[in-house]
Amino acid sequence: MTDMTLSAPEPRKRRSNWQLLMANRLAAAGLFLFGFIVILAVLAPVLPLPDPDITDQPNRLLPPLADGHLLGTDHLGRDILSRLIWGTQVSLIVGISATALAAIFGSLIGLVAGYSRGATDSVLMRFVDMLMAFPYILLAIAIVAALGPGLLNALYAIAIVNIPFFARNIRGVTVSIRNREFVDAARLSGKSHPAILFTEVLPNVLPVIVITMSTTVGWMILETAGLSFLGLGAQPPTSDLGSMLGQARAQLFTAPHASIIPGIMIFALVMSINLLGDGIRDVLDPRLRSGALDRPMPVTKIARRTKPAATLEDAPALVVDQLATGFDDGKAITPAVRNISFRLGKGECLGLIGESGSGKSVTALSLMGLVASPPGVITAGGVYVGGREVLSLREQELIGLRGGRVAYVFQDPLTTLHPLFRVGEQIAEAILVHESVGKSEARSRAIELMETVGIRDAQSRASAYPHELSGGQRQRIGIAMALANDPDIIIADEPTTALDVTVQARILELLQNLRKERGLALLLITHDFGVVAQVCDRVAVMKDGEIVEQGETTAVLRDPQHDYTKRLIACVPELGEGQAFLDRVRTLFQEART
Ligand SMILES: Nc1ncnc2c1ncn2[C@@H]1O[C@H](COP(=O)(O)OP(=O)(O)OP(=O)(O)O)[C@@H](O)[C@H]1O
Repeated sequence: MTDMTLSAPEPRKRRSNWQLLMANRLAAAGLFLFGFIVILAVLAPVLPLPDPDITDQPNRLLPPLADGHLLGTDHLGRDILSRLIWGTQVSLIVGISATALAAIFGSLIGLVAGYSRGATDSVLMRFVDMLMAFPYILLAIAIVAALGPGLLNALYAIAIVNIPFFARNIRGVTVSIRNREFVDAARLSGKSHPAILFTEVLPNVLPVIVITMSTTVGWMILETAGLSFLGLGAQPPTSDLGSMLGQARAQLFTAPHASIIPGIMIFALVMSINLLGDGIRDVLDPRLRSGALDRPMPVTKIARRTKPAATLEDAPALVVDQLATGFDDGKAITPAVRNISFRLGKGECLGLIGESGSGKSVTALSLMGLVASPPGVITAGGVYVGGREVLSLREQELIGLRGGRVAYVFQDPLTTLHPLFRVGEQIAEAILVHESVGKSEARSRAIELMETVGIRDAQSRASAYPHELSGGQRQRIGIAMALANDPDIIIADEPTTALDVTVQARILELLQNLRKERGLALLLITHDFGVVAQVCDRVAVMKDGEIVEQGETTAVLRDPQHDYTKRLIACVPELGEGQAFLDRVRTLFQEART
């Protein structure tokens, strides 16, 4: 585990996109190389270069460093350096123009198809599929053959064969955006379809277009060079890098420099653009920037400025001390929860309550280093299980505690249970991860656990797949898995939110009974004070990432100190209250606003 206690950093300063790009060494190298090549190409008219088209037969195929010809001459005695710089200019103009054309038409097709769906989508996409069904270089050759050889026609051909790439990408993004609430809201406000497409959808799709362009322009330069190499692109006297290569291939063995030099330039140009393109994509894509698409670390990254004491004397089952967790978006660590402290004894239930986004789940996941990292970072505090600070443990030790001494029950078991394995197998696997028992013993213990959590006919239900069970049964399976290794602490994150009230009552009762029978310490996360009142001995109220009030449930219910706690309590209706409940909530919220 990476506890960087000693070198714990100051919160990082926000870095601009430019600084992020420069921090990526490969992208920076790509940018400098590409910039250098572009400057050379742009300055071609003012550089002291000989005319690239003037032939000089007596001086043909001079090697590099020959007098007056730094890179030598070609088979017609033309200066290679001059032709290289002018040729690079042509290749860049054609490659970038083809990219722009493909991006404009491909994105337009993608936007219209993704937004309109139905017949328009089918027709446009089948046309795109047809283009994609041909090997692209053959298609490009066929298009140039039909239009006639020439640089402009090569440009059109390359643009056309790349249209499907943009169209498919942009259609996919548009489909995912077209049903979002802000688009619905624009529709309801009476905006026309073109207006929605260009003012609501396009701005959200634009970063994808830019990213796709930056990653494809290198390919297009290469493809243009390919057509020119075959004699279908640039026609004499104009030449681009591909045609220089094509003309020099006859002297590949007698004068290799004539082909190697344009070859190196094509390589440098395409590599620099690809490196830069990858860097731009990383900077623009928020998920890549925060590292969310990286392989997650097995334990949340820990960067605490001070290391807490390794042990606590006479500690209850769970002690959380001044815990703080944030999210690193690649620019800075944004705190999500801070100063979180509570204690939880054996057989006790602590309710962690707060509105959505107040930091309940982040707190719960931080306890066992389960916040996905990147981007999660634990920046301060300690977590003591049985008096031992667990965030300082070695990675394998902490992983061993998960599901062993500390178990989790999550909100929606359908997302946490594996859809392709039978539930009995999944409970047995939870046992086998921590104990070396035989498979049949694990299976019979799994069935016992299913009986413990009140699943009728456990023997046959063990062979069911998760989708064959009801929501309540699935949650019982989740609880059975949590109990598999006889834990000391169960952290239940909104275990009944996805269930109807009757099933919710039964699951809460089950948790209560298990707690009493097994002496479990239960941390129950919820946003419902009714649940807290029913189940918890003590309650901690969270707001904006901090615990604002904590105490015995009855005392907090009787005399809430914090306004926010009062509002939470007021939101619990009592049977028969009717209009009085609504009036009470309204008054409290008006008070809060003033
Ligand atoms: N991957 C993430 N990247 C950045 N911020 C995050 C991430 N996950 C959570 N957060 C932020 O952390 C804060 C706390 O979120 P958390 O999920 O703990 O809330 P919660 O109280 O459990 O809400 P809910 O009841 O809706 O589950 C929120 O502001 C959320 O935006």
